[in-house]
Amino acid sequence: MQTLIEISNLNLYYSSVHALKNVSLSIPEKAITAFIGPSGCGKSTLLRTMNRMNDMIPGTRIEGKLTIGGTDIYSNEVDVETLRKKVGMVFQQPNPFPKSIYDNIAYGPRLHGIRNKKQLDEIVESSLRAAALWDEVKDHLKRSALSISGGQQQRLCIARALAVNPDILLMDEATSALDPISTLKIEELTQELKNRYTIVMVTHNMHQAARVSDQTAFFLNGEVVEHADTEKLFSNPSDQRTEDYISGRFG
Ligand SMILES: Nc1ncnc2c1ncn2[C@@H]1O[C@H](COP(=O)(O)OP(=O)(O)OP(=O)(O)O)[C@@H](O)[C@H]1O
Repeated sequence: MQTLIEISNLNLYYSSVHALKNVSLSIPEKAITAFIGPSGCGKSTLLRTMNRMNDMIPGTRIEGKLTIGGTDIYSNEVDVETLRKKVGMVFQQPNPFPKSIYDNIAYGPRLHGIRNKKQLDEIVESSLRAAALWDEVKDHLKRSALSISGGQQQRLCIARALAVNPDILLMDEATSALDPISTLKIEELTQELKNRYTIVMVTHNMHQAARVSDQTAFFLNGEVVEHADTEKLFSNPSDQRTEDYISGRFG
């Protein structure tokens, strides 16, 4: 597998909190990488460094290097808006805009200058299809996005991210607020999406990481303790701390 995201000696501070400590990690393209570890160990922080969401938090300082496709995303030449278009994100709580289903998906493409109705219709349909939501909503695209179920809203948020043609999809505990059936749908969806996108997901649920990811990184106190193929990490971890965590001894 080819590396898409290369993280080298990354340190991140929230004022005096040293949240990421010398993290180095290579993330392969068109595969799913899961971040696991106890609460507060830095999983979401590392995820947010990949589309510079941490820039918005005052007092944040970052050292080290993070490249995507060879480009240092913290260099001065990088346009953060373009970066966020290429690196989409889905959060724990579905957060559709209080607009119609159609307008949620068309929002990003419109922002990037697409005005042609036929072209927008095509993007809306292909994005909803890619997020396995089209059949459920195609007859009421004008209905408010807030009127569909939480699981459908989360797939809508995935469709919204896909509508601007990203390379990477970041998922920050994207199923933890959903019921088991909606969770399963999104897990199945990720297996489709990884053929076209690179997915990095934070999950509290070790079983989910074991079920859906190709590689897993185990975090503890701001450090990456172990990063390996998911099968290897869960069946034969190299580090005693990984073994203790996956066998439920702490966390
Ligand atoms: N905006 C912030 N300001 C200050 N400190 C923060 C901020 N966000 C996170 N932290 C701190 O950084 C550390 C890492 O937090 P982070 O949210 O990345 O961990 P996490 O592994 O994703 O946890 P969880 O699983 O609970 O979401 C924690 O000590 C946390 O308190």
